[in-house]
Amino acid sequence: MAGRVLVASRNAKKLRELQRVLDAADIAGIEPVGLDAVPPYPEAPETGATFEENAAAKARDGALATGMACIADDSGLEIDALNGMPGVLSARWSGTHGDDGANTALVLAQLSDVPDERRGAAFVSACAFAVPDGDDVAVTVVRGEWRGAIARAPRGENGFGYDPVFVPEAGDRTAAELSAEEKDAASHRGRALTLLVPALAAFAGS
Ligand SMILES: O=P(O)(O)OP(=O)(O)OP(=O)(O)OC[C@H]1O[C@@H](n2cnc3c(O)ncnc32)[C@H](O)[C@@H]1O
Ligand SMILES: [Mg+2]
Repeated sequence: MAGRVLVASRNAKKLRELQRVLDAADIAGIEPVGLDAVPPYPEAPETGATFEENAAAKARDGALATGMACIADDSGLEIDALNGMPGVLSARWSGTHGDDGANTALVLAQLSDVPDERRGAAFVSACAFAVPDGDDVAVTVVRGEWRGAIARAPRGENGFGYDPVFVPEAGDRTAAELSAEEKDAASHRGRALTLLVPALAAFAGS
């Protein structure tokens, strides 16, 4: 039975991006709703080794607790010169969850001696879609990536997280200097959600 789909993120700016891309995809029969529209439920800590594991766990928790279909994103920044870190630790890299300024400053400090040609990085988003199925939940997980490089200093006011220090390939502007539409068209999250559209459309048509 299609209808309301829970979008399970506690990050207001990420949630806005997820809603924006879902709205743009305009999948008939799907109405995204946020966590504030449902009673609180226990959420497992994000301790998985991969984005995919964490995204699937978040979506599964939401679907099991509410009986609604549920979308979740787990995402982060993989920096080549840091062997793929901060990775799944991106939200709390500086020690304080969600402190974007401190997380970004720490990454810049860690790369202070790294020359331009070795500042490559990728944003990664795993998006999971969980649909209740009897006592169980069927989960689809997809992954989107966005290659770029880490700037020497933050620039731009848009976006969130590490956007001010991430320069997507094929451009000079940071992700925080892109418009919302430009970011969605190229971003890891935009790509991942595009890969989820068939599963969402199948659900909407069911
Ligand atoms: O788990 P939820 O509740 O969705 O919110 P969160 O902020 O904790 O989200 P994650 O666990 O997926 O951690 C992702 C972190 O990676 C960074 N990040 C992810 N996507 C990003 C983007 O598009 N631009 C900039 N930084 C991003 C940012 O620091 C996020 O806090
Ligand atoms: Mg999180």
